[in-house]
Amino acid sequence: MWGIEVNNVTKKAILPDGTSDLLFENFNLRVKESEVVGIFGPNGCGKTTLLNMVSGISRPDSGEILIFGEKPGEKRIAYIFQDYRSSLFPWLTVRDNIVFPLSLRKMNKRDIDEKLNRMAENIKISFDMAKYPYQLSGGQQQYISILRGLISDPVAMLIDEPFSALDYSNSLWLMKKMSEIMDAVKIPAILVAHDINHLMRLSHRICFFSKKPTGIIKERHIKSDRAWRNQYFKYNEILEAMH
Ligand SMILES: Nc1ncnc2c1ncn2[C@@H]1O[C@H](COP(=O)(O)OP(=O)(O)OP(=O)(O)O)[C@@H](O)[C@H]1O
Repeated sequence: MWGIEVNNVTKKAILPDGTSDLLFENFNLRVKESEVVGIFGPNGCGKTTLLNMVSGISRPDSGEILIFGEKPGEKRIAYIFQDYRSSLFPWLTVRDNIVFPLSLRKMNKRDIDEKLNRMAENIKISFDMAKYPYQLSGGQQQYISILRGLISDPVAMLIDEPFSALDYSNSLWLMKKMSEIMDAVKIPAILVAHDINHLMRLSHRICFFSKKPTGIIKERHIKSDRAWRNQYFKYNEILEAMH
């Protein structure tokens, strides 16, 4: 079974002047059960719109989207946005930000602690969770918003330009942590980024999108391209040491 299926989707955007803009026409994308698919495409081609449809925030005009065979909204999905600053609560500690979705569901403290401990067994959290977001770097704050998305055991993950508000050094740090997360959680993910290096490092496959109406013009399977990856890691070891 596919983790994420986008089948024959057509979607128009309605513009403020009342006209419409055809974004997708009979568009197809399938993501395997623990595959990370990176998306690279021109501005305004509909990458965010696609993630919104997969998450269930918006609906296609026609066609079908399935998450492990079910409609969006029936399965829990983590959706990470680019602006970590407006997605974290400044008055809550790191811990309370991460477990916020569980508190919303009125889970008791013991169960919350157990869930957090279980997540920490898989994903190493290398900073003090009693701190507040402003005490951490931008990369660490974005990392917290990812952990918050994962605390509810989502079956799939959507990540929209997680690096775009970060400087180079923070991006490198986050890229390394995200790589660890992706290896640990093994759920289907769609990652949108404007830097091909980020996609190369984190994706199993990259889909290159065309201009509107948007289609996939090229695909590249990354994990099999070992030579490129090894060279890339070497280069980044030096840069990471500067962080
Ligand atoms: N706030 C808005 N008002 C009007 N039209 C919008 C708005 N946001 C998006 N659109 C329409 O939807 C299209 C797709 O936007 P979307 O944000 O999905 O693209 P994107 O590929 O994620 O862009 P970017 O690379 O700039 O983030 C735009 O080209 C535009 O036609």
